[in-house]
Amino acid sequence: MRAPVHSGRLIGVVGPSGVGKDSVMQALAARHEGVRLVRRVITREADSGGEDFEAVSEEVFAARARAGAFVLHWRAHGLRYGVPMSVHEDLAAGHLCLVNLSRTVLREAQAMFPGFAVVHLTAPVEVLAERLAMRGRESAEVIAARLERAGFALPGGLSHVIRVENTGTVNEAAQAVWAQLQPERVAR
Ligand SMILES: Nc1ncnc2c1ncn2[C@@H]1O[C@H](COP(=O)(O)OP(=O)(O)O)[C@@H](O)[C@H]1O
Ligand SMILES: O=P(O)(O)OC[C@H]1O[C@H](OP(=O)(O)OP(=O)(O)O)[C@H](O)[C@@H]1O
Repeated sequence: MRAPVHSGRLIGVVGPSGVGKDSVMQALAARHEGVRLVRRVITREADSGGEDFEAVSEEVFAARARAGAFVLHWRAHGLRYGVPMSVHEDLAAGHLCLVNLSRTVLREAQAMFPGFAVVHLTAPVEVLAERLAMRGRESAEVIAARLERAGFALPGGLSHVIRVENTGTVNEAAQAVWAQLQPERVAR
């Protein structure tokens, strides 16, 4: 399917669990007008805390996926995640849309969204373990399983990758991301 024409830009934020994807995305949206956070649809309990997402059952998710309600969807950590079609409206309105993605869907996203860029956040695994324990959303067993995925590399063939280490403050990481996005935005 041909993607609609947009004046905005989609940015996929990736990196291991606990690296600070949601925190950095929130900092960027709070500081910069025109930045929108994509609200994902997830088969996770509604009161899990963390990001703002739409909680749905497995059945509802499967029905929506069949009906073509998602631009991208994937499975990870025993959950299903979907990016709703409404992202096209925000892009058409000219917004810079940030979405927390799986590393497994980046090539698909790049093929679908002109100007797509990847923000890859990194941190040493000891830092990830500490942050996940502090976040307190997952059990020790689930945290261990998430840390197993921490070493996964990005796929090849991505045109724009901005890599930032999130080991200082959240605001420092957000600033580093923004600084690297600016020249690319101007150049487009
Ligand atoms: N730069 C940072 N310094 C200290 N704590 C951080 C930093 N970035 C994120 N955190 C904390 O680490 C935990 C995981 O962050 P989160 O944004 O949920 O990561 P992700 O979405 O990548 O799993 C949260 O408790 C968050 O407050
Ligand atoms: O394939 P990967 O690149 O390893 O990513 C797997 C999943 O991890 C993240 O989920 P989620 O936001 O639920 O978890 P997190 O906040 O702990 O990273 C990310 O959004 C993907 O859905």
